[in-house]
Amino acid sequence: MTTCARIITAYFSPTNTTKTVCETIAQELSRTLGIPHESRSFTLPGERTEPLVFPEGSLVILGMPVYAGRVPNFMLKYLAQTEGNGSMGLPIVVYGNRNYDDALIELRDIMEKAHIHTVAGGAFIGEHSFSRTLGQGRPDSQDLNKARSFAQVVASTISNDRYRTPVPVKGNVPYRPYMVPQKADGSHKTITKVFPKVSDACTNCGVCVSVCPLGSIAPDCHTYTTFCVKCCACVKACPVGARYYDDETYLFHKKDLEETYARRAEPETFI
Ligand SMILES: Cc1cc2nc3c(=O)[nH]c(=O)nc-3n(C[C@H](O)[C@H](O)[C@H](O)COP(=O)(O)O)c2cc1C
Repeated sequence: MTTCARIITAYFSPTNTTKTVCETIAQELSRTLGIPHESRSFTLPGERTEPLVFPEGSLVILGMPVYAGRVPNFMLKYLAQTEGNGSMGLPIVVYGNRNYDDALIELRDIMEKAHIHTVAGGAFIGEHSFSRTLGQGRPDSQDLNKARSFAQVVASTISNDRYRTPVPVKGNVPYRPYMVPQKADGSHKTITKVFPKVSDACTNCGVCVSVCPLGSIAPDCHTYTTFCVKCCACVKACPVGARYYDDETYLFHKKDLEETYARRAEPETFI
């Protein structure tokens, strides 16, 4: 019978949906297996000064949002330094009701390279970063119940040594290229150089500065020191709704996603 000493959840989660899913899975696993659980965010720059290192005997839940159908590319260098010391692990991706494409298999492979033996994985749904209507309010109670049921099956699979590793998950290898937004005329255009605008409603409270995962917003709340990944943490956290995107390609892409992917996607889990 396999035993784990502790559960460690580590996540990158600018708008907190990945955090909610991972912590729900971890709490249920901790309750079912009767082992302690600790959480570690690596969302903010100050939380990434050291690489992720998990002690031997851990059960690691690694959570990432899906960006452009993949693991966010600006996080790859940091994730590549991870060391799992032969722990077991679950790759968990959270996506905005469109598709997770190759993100789950990519995260699984990152964990395996870090010496984490993946035993189960899942793709869950969170409100889309760009939108307040696409996947609105998700993960909701149905999603979180599915996350708990998944945790119970994982616990029993681990306890009975019935897992396969690396866990087989959905996705293509080689991974498909990052999805590029489409414009109204059907052509594709990247939005890498797009930054949020700030309206006169801004009170310079600094909330946006504190939530930016790139540390990109200067203390004046108006200027930028590096690039913007469009995670929308600042847009969604601004207490007065002062931050917004007005780029034409961004707005068309957002509307297109909201219209095309209005149906309810459901979590998928793999053991
Ligand atoms: C740059 C960017 C690209 C995204 N690409 C996808 C995607 O390909 N498919 C999808 O369904 N959601 C996509 N999303 C939405 C996020 O995956 C989703 O909102 C997720 O719940 C955000 O996680 P967080 O709350 O932990 O930040 C994207 C979000 C951003 C910021």
